[in-house]
Amino acid sequence: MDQLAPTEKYSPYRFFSAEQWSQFRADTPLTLSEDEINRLRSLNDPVDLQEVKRIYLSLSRLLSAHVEASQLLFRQRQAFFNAQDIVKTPFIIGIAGSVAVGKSTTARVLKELLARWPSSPKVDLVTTDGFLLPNEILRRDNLMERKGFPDSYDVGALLRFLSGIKSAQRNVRAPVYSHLTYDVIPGEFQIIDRPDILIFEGINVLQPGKLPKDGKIVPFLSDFFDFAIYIDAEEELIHQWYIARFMRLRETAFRNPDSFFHRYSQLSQGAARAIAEGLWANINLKNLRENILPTRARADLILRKGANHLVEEVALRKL
Ligand SMILES: Nc1ncnc2c1ncn2[C@@H]1O[C@H](COP(=O)(O)OP(=O)(O)OP(=O)(O)O)[C@@H](O)[C@H]1O
Ligand SMILES: CC(C)(CO)[C@@H](O)C(=O)NCCC(=O)O
Repeated sequence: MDQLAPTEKYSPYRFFSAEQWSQFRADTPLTLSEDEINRLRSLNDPVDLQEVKRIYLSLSRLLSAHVEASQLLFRQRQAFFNAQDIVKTPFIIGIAGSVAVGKSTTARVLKELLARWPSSPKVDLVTTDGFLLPNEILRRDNLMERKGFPDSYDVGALLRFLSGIKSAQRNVRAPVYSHLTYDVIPGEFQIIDRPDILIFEGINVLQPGKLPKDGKIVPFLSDFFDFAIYIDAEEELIHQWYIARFMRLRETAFRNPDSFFHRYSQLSQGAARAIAEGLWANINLKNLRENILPTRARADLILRKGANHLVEEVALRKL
């Protein structure tokens, strides 16, 4: 994995080829069917049962070990404080990576695999998209061309959300984003009620916050995570995936008159492609280089994808 580290000896990670990684699945059973995996797949991300077996079952087994260890630690702390009234808090998994790298598919596949563990844990999935500032505010502050950049999110709301989850509050509300209207949906919330595991997915989940000037103590989002995953791929591959997805959306979702991008479904193929290239180069690629890729080294696990979204290499942080 030369792009990630020149020598493993001095790297904080251990590197595995996909084939080596797949062996760690051991006897983890495949609990998803072909139909179920088809439902979870995003437009353009061709994840299939073979990929679930090759990559995601080992990941599920590793996460199961982490969750078990954290439950043991929880019981030991209860005994240490001699207090039975301490409430167990959710195990939080962060998933980071570029726009269009396939975070949402990975997050959905993991959610289903983890929920099928023999202990039947309650698993919830939240994306940070809902915490974007509404377009009205982005327009007012001249941030529409910076959607996805750190300043386009309500970081205070993100921190309040995670801190509510980690302090085992009931019915914590997460705002919801619509890719159709390209905006936060006013008044709509996802209610998160003490899951066993929360998967928290978004381009910004491993970003450090701004250090406050007034002496207040402000945590980073990742301070609340028990395990962090970064989904990685060559810039040029992600670029192709973004453009291909945009061109497919043009034939599907953009046809809907309610779509923010409806006008692009009326343009010629060439003109639509030029729009997509502009969005990629001026917003998403810039954001990847400036604010997303620099957070990669904060992940516990890096899944590096090659062509066709197939994971080729896995880097796992040495403990
Ligand atoms: N303009 C759009 N209209 C309708 N659906 C969209 C639009 N943009 C993205 N989607 C779909 O919404 C889902 C989530 O997209 P989102 O933008 O959150 O993904 P992402 O952050 O770009 O990256 P990833 O592919 O890593 O999930 C995907 O299934 C995608 O295909
Ligand atoms: C909502 C985000 C920021 C992240 O998912 C992204 O999908 C996005 O809308 N980026 C802005 C540029 C674009 O429309 O692709």
